[in-house]
Amino acid sequence: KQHKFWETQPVGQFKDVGDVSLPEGPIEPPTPLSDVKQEPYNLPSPYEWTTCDMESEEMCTEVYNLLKNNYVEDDENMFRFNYSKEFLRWALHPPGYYRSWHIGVCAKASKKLVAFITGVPARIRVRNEVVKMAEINFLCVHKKLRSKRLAPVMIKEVTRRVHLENIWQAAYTAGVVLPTPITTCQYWHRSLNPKKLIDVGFSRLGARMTMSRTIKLYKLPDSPTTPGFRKMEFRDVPAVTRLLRNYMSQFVVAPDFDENDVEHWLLPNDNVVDSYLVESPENHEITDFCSFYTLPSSILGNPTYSTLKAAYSYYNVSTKTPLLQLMNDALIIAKQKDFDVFNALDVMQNESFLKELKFGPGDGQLHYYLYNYRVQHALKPSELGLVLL
Ligand SMILES: CCCCCCCCCCCCCC(=O)CSCCNC(=O)CCNC(=O)[C@H](O)C(C)(C)COP(=O)(O)OP(=O)(O)OC[C@H]1O[C@@H](n2cnc3c(N)ncnc32)[C@H](O)[C@@H]1OP(=O)(O)O
Ligand SMILES: CCOC(=O)c1cnc2ccc(OC)cc2c1SCCC#N
Repeated sequence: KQHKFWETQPVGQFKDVGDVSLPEGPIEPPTPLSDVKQEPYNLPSPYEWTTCDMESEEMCTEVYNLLKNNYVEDDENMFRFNYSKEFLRWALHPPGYYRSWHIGVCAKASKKLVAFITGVPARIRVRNEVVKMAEINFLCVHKKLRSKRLAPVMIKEVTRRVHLENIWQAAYTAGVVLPTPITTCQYWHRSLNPKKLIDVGFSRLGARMTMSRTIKLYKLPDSPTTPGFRKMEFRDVPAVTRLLRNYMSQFVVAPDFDENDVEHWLLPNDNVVDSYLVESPENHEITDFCSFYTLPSSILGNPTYSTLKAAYSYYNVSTKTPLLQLMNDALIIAKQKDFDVFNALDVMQNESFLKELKFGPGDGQLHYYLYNYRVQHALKPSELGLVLL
């Protein structure tokens, strides 16, 4: 397969896979800032760049609608991600964010937003190196402007703006295979509302199974079972940061979260992210943590249902409570909050609970990528400690 754009980029190339003479680490050295292209890349004449201020209700709504109508769909076009406006503001405003990395493309005539790409700064550890990176996400070209090679221009432009901030690496995921994944993960789904998932055609009644038998199969207790299980609060940030940093050190690639990052990414935020912890009733020590984010999807072409309410496993830490029990409590909370499905990737130690908690494997894969950073051998999903939104 010819990758006319990606073959020009400092990423692991397919031809280099297995070449042990190539060292792990940056592929190209940083450029002197004076040599970084000062002006934006050229767009086709009907279009112009715009910087999207997500704090502006009007601009945030434009971005929301572009993604709602043109962002990622599954292979059977059953679902399309429908990130909420509050989710987008959360995802794009972490500590130290750059507004200039929230890049839109507008049609000059209509002023309509027709494309979008974003970056946010993150410190990512790869083995023992903590690297300043940009996490790239929300790449979207309007359906009517596809296959015009707009994406490479947008990628080059966000790269240029990241370089201007003296950052030379990036992390991103995609459902498509590009040069070259550092690992490939599988989605798993745990039905919470099996009747709805069957009605929309995602799930099918098992052989010799009735609907009532299926509902009973996925039934969960009304409340969490672990003593000391409670919602995370601001006062827990230092303890959760310690717990998380310790636990994440076991993975080859993981975010290097400090207290400011934990406060932003993991404090409960209505309809965006939920986080719970276990505070030991004896000595009030915080021993475990679990979290999931809210990402609804539009259900395409279904007369009865318009939206799928999906929870996505985020960061979980188990030191005293078995991970199986901790995640079962997360499922119970998600069901209480009326989610239809709880999704998880087979990253970190997730494989240890997926089958036992009645997750089923999805047919979609998620490939993880680093830009301008070579990883010697592809990782196993269980070596990956990074969840991108
Ligand atoms: C140091 C800082 C560095 C920062 C930058 C790091 C890198 C960040 C990279 C971005 C990370 C984003 C992560 C992210 O957002 C999460 S993955 C979600 C991507 N978005 C969607 O799937 C939404 C629906 N699809 C679309 O909007 C379009 O199909 C898109 C815009 C995807 C492509 O628009 P199009 O009209 O369909 O296609 P052309 O314009 O004609 O361009 C074709 C070229 O684009 C390559 N392509 C296709 N899909 C891609 C994808 N998902 N990543 C990267 N490259 C992708 C493709 O291989 C080909 O190149 P090749 O000829 O070499 O094969
Ligand atoms: C019911 C299980 O499937 C999903 O939750 C779902 C929802 N919306 C999507 C939108 C775009 C999409 O494009 C790949 C997939 C989905 C999926 S399956 C993969 C995500 C997970 N877990």
